[in-house]
Amino acid sequence: MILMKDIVRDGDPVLRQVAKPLTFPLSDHYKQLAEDMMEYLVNSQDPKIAEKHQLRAGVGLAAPQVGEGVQMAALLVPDDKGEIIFKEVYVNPEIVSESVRQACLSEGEGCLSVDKVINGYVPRPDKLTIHYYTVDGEEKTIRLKDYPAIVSSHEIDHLNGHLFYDRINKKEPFALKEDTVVIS
Ligand SMILES: O=CN(O)CCNC(=O)c1cccc(Cl)c1Cl
Ligand code: NI
Repeated sequence: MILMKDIVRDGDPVLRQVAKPLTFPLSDHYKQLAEDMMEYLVNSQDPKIAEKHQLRAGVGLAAPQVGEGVQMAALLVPDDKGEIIFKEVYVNPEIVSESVRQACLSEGEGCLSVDKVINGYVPRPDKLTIHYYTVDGEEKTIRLKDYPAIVSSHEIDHLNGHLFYDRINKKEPFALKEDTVVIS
């Protein structure tokens, strides 16, 4: 199982590289990696398991965060009642279109690879169209909005060498364009 000791922290070059696309069929190594990443998210959202193994909670995890510079990310997004509203592993995801309108989380963002708390709004597209492959090589194109779109953007950023604080306005961390959707 993936533990916090396996999470690569800011400063490691792998977090600032463009991750390599995967080819199909996926090797057993990358099929196992997908399972392990999703298992981390499930474990980290279970209070007992998270406490036992001192896991920081995550709603997404990108392969570079465990030192694997490949285009793969797992997402496990719950609603405010803890019901899972989005569960997927993206392989070679691409944002094919995005809304001009921006959205951000009212609480800001955190990242397992960034040990410090960095306050500020993280403006992201409110709506995204994502083209990706499943672990089994099935091609998909989906449209997302709100929280699942925010998390998808955070993870796809990881695959392109970006971290959430890159998007925070340095001068005015809580400044927003006036039509930005603030998600609580
Ligand atoms: O890349 C994934 N992580 O670093 C896992 C820890 N962070 C989160 O789960 C998280 C927290 C807040 C907002 C977003 Cl969008 C995300 Cl993704
Ligand atoms: Ni992150």
